[in-house]
Amino acid sequence: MVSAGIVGGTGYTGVELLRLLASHPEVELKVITSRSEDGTAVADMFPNLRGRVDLRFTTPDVGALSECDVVFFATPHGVAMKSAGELLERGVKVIDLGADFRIKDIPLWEKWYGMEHTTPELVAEAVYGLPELNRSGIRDARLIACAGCYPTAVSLGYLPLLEQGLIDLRGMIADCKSGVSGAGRAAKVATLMCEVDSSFKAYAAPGHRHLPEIRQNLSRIAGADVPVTFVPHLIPMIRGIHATLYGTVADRNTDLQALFESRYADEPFVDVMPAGAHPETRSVRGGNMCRIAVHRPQGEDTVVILSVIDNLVKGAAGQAVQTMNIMFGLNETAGIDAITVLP
Ligand SMILES: NC(=O)C1=CN([C@@H]2O[C@H](COP(=O)(O)OP(=O)(O)OC[C@H]3O[C@@H](n4cnc5c(N)ncnc54)[C@H](OP(=O)(O)O)[C@@H]3O)[C@@H](O)[C@H]2O)C=CC1
Ligand SMILES: CC(=O)N[C@@H](CCC(=O)OP(=O)(O)O)C(=O)O
Repeated sequence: MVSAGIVGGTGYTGVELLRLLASHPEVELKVITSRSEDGTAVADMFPNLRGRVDLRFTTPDVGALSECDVVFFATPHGVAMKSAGELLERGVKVIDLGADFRIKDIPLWEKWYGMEHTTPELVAEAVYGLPELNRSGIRDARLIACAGCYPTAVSLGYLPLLEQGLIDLRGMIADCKSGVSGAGRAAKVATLMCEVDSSFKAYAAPGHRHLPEIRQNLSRIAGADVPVTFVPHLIPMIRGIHATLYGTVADRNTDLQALFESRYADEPFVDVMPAGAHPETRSVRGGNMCRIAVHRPQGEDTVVILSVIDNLVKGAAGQAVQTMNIMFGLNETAGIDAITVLP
């Protein structure tokens, strides 16, 4: 059994980790932290875990966390970088769901995240946690920087075209929509029901923190700089990301459907839908699947890729469990292969 700790067990990604790990056949939950709920029984706060998780929240303590084989940080950026080093020294593997170790260019990270990075040496060591891009690196890693939610949907959508050099690197546009849980559980006026319901808006159009991460991923796959445009939108639903990705294909004769199907044939968590399909966010709700459809409207040279994920699962907790499974040599789908709820 792999013993696991979670720092930030009361947030939306933390409780999603709890849900997945509580029924994982190879994991024993050992420590779950919350500073605000210290001493509260987990099952009292989250009744869906009654009878499944018999632990209380405790304040984060490196000593207690170092008794675990792996520690997940489901915390705001700036938290994991403070204690990851000490845990690694004590032989604990670390999986950060936040952004502390994702961007290799430290000044760029500091610019977008508005703080000084205290452990740049760990950024150099960290392996980016997107298995479809990086499975062999994850296998040998001690420290994982889980991919962000939007970057997951966008990178998986563009990946087959970039790998084959089939898309013009100029003019790529990622038009993305996210459910409100993407903003986390902390109270904010902008995410109140009265502010969000029956409305729809773009945000951060001039630049969002996921832009440098998306650009880093796409450039790595392409082997050249990819100056993508990324515009996120907030949509009145709780979970889900829908990415509509545009680009220009160089060769109109390539069978894009066959390309996507063959690239993802062996990937357990990417489902290429039949030609002409329109994946819905509800088809991935609560699950670790990314569903993709590829279109070339009217047979012209514009390609439109539709990519949907659950931001809290494939975009966060499920992806973190998938990387843990790979790191510990477990079945990659263990604990994250349940069929989702519809409707
Ligand atoms: N929501 C999403 O869709 C996604 C989120 N992420 C990333 O995952 C991380 C967590 O997100 P989310 O679950 O939404 O966040 P929430 O705001 O919902 O939860 C944050 C959690 O972290 C704890 N926490 C906050 N500050 C500290 C601290 N200084 N030390 C220790 N614990 C702390 C909080 O508990 P307490 O204050 O009681 O200690 C709480 O449990 C973030 O980095 C986010 O960017 C990644 C992908 C998707
Ligand atoms: C709707 C909403 O607010 N979404 C968040 C998504 C970021 C996120 O969830 O964090 P990661 O960087 O760790 O993936 C945002 O736009 O900031």
